Amino acid sequence: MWTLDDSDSPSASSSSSALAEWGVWVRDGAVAEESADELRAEILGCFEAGLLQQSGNKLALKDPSGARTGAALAKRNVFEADVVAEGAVQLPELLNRSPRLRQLLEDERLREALQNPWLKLHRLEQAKIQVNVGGGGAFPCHFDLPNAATATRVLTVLLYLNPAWQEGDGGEVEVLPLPFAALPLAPLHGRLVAFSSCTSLHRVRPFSGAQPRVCINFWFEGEATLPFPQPLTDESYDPRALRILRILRQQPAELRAFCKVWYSDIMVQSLRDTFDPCEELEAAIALHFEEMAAVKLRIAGSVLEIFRECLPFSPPASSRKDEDEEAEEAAELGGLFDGL
Ligand SMILES: O=C(O)CCC(=O)C(=O)O
Ligand SMILES: [Fe+2]
Repeated sequence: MWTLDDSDSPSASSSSSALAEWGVWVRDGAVAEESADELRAEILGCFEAGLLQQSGNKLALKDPSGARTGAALAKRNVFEADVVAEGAVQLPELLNRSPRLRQLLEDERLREALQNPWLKLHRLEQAKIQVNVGGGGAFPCHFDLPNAATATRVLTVLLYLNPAWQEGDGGEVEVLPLPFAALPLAPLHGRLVAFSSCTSLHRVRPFSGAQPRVCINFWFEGEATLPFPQPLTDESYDPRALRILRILRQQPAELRAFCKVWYSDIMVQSLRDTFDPCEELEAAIALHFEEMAAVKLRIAGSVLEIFRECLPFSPPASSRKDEDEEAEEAAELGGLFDGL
């Protein structure tokens, strides 16, 4: 199992420095174990009562005439319910039987704890509960872009509720934090993972555990006064690669386009992992390659050569936490929802 340790993962830093450098932050034990157990039991109760729907994705593709269209494909074995949408609590029937979940959604401490001088979180825009019953249930690589172009979603937060998760079960959320190596994070009980909604490409690896994989997604609206992750300043990195990265990190739409090229193989693999074989899937993969080729034409060949030479970067020195910082942060954020 990939383990987080103090020297080479975003868990080794405060949320603001990890989000600035990696665009990702991990905190274990974000809810007391008892609360995590209760939340899991409530969510599984809702699932058994038939209150969650099969999850799907609308994939962009071209029809045989070449016109752009979309197809809704089901994600095998993954079930969801939106419990907050457009800032308002939904599904009274579901929440009436889930008092812990309701409390968690109404608790403002998560939003407050994740803010920092350059990241203001205005409100919880959307929240979703998710149950993955195994058998290879997965999510393809994606960004958590909001549906409405005017929405100001900035931060995704995931809370995992899986006491029985073991190495070999799969179901890791894999974040691709350019220019660092892929970061597969096990969905451990009480683990919280936060990342930039618009610039962190991620997927869920196929899950085959015996016990369902449970998670809660929170999406926050807000304002990042500096686009994040922010340009890296560590002078030990190759200056040519740093310069390219600075440009990409300052222009989220360009960063997303670049990811189509840089992560093309894993993007295609993740589509095949998630959806059953069908014509629409092949058409979506064909469109991916077409779009990827168009982006590639815009990228100077030297950019890809420099990245191939220098990436992945080893983790920044500043992500290594000293003991004082660690203690202070634990006091601030450990057991974020202990009061439940
Ligand atoms: O289940 C997870 O770990 C993440 C799910 C996800 O990426 C999403 O719902 O957008
Ligand atoms: Fe996502």
